[in-house]
Amino acid sequence: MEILSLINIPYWILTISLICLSLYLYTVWRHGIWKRLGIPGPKPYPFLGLLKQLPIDGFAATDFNLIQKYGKVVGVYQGTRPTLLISDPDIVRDLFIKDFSNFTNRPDVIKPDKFTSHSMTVARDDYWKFLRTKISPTFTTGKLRNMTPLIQRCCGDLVDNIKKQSEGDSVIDMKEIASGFTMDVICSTAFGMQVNSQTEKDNQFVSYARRAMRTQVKAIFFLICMTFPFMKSIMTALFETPQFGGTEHFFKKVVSDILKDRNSSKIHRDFIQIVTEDSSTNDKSEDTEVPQGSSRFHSRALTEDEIAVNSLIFFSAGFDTTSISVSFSAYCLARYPDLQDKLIEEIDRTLGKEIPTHDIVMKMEYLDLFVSEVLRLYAPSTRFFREAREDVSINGWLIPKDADVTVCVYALHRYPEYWPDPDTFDPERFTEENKAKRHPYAYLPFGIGPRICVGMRLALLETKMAIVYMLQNFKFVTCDETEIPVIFEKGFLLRAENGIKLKVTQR
Ligand code: HEM
Repeated sequence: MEILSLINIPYWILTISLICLSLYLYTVWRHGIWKRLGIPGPKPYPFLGLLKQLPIDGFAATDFNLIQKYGKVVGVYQGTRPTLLISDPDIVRDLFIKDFSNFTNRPDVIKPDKFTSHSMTVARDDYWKFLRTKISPTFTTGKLRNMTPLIQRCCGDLVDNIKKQSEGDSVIDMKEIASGFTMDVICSTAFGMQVNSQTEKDNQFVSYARRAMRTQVKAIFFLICMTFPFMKSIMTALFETPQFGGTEHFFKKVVSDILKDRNSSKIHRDFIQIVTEDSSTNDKSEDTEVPQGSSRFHSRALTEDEIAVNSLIFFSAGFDTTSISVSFSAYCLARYPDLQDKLIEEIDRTLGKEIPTHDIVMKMEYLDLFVSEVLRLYAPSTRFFREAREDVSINGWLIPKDADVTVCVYALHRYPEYWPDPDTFDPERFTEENKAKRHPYAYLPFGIGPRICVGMRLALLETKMAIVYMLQNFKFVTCDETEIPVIFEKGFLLRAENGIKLKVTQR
C-alpha cells in the first residue's frame, strides 16, 4: 500500500484495472477449452470470439466458411461460451436422438424471466416434456384439418393483396406480402382473431405482435450475456422493462379476455381453444410426437400464463420462419419457370379452380418435392442448438458439460457429399428413390429428435396452401428488380436483405 501511495495511483483506477485484468484472464482461460481438447477451430478474437465475425459475414456464410476450412466439427466461442459447430449427420443423430437425455435443453443465454420460463422453446427437462405433451396435439392431422378454413380465409386475402399490389404491372415485394400473410395465419390459428394485416396497418394487436418480435435490441442483450455469462440476471431484468420488451401484459390480458369471452355455443378451432380443452388427455393421435416420461406435471391443465406465453411462440418461432418459406417459394417459382409450369400442371389436374383442402394439398406429390427443395436451399433457421448436460465423448472428442452444440443447417444443406451440385435447385432430389440413397439426417430444416419443430405440420400446410392459392391465380416472373442471387441478412434467420421483388401475370 505504501508503494501505491508513492506512485500515487487512485484506488478507483486500480480497482478498474484489476477488474479488467481478471476479465481478460477469464476470457483467455475460457478461449483455451477447445485447444486443450484437441478440437479444430479458428483462433478466437479477444472477448468476443466468433461474435466479432457474425455481424460482418452473417451466420450462414460464417458457418459455411468455417466448415469448409476446418471440417464437419469446429470448436468456436460465442463470446466466452464454447460452441461446437456440427454438420456431420452421424454425430447429429448420436447426440440429438440417441443421447437425447444428455442433450434435452437449449442453452439459456438470457435467464428467462418468470413469464418466459413457461415457454416451450426455453423450458427445460421435465417441465419442457410436460409443455410439449400438452401443446403437441394442437398440430395433429385432425386439428390441422379443422384449422384449414382459417388458413383458407388468409390465403384468399393473400391473393387479393397480390392482385392489388401488382395492379398496372407493378413490382411486388413478396417478403412484405408473405409476412402479412403469415401474421394473419398466426392471429387466426393461435388466437382466433381475423386480421388482414396488409390492409389494417394500425391494428393494435398486430403492432404489439411486431413489437414482441423486435430482434435488434434482443441481439445486443444476447451479445453481452454471451461474452460475460455472469451478467445474465442484470440483462434479464433490463430486457423486461417496457422500453425494451414489455409486451407481456398486453398478451396476458388478450388471452385472459379470450378465455372469459368464449362460450360453449360457438366452435373455435384455434390453439387457445385446443389447449384449454386439455387435449393431451383425449387426443393421442397417431401422428403426434409426444415425449415419454413427463412425470409429475401430467395431471394438471395449462395455466393462463402458460397458455399466454405459448401462444406467443407462434409469433416468435412461427412468424419469420414460415414467411421466409412462402417468400422463397415464390422466388423459386419465378426463377425456374419450367418447374413452375410443372407445379401448375399438377394443381390444374388435381384441383382446377376448386378450393384446396388440407388432404388434397398434403397429398400433392410435386408440390411436396418443390417445397422440400425450397427448404433445403433456403432453410429459414440457419442453425439449431442444444446444451450438453454432462461431459460426453463422441468420435474420440470430449464435449464438456455446458458447451453449446450447434447444428449448422445452412452448411449441412450445401455439403456436396450429401448434395451433389449443391447450388442447383432440383426438387427431384426428394423423390423416394433419391432420398433412399442419402443420409437420412442430411436434411434438417425443422431440427431433429424429440425437440424437433412442433409447428412443422402447420408450417408445411400453410406454405403449401399459399403456393396452391397463388398459382391458381398467378404466375410469378423475375424482373429487373429481382436480386439474383438473393443477398441474405446477416442474422440467424435466412431473410432476404433487400426483399424479394417479382412481377406476376394473371392466369
Ligand atoms: C417453415 C417454418 C418453420 C421452420 C423452418 C422451423 C424450424 C424450427 C427449428 C429448426 C426448430 C429447432 C428444432 C430443434 O431444436 O431440433 C424449431 C423449433 C420450434 N418451432 Fe419451428 N419452424 C417453423 C415454423 C414453426 C411454426 C409455424 C411454429 C408454431 C406454430 C413453430 C414452433 C416451434 C416451437 C415451439 C419450437 C420449439 C420446440 C421445442 O422446444 O420443443 N415453428 N423450429
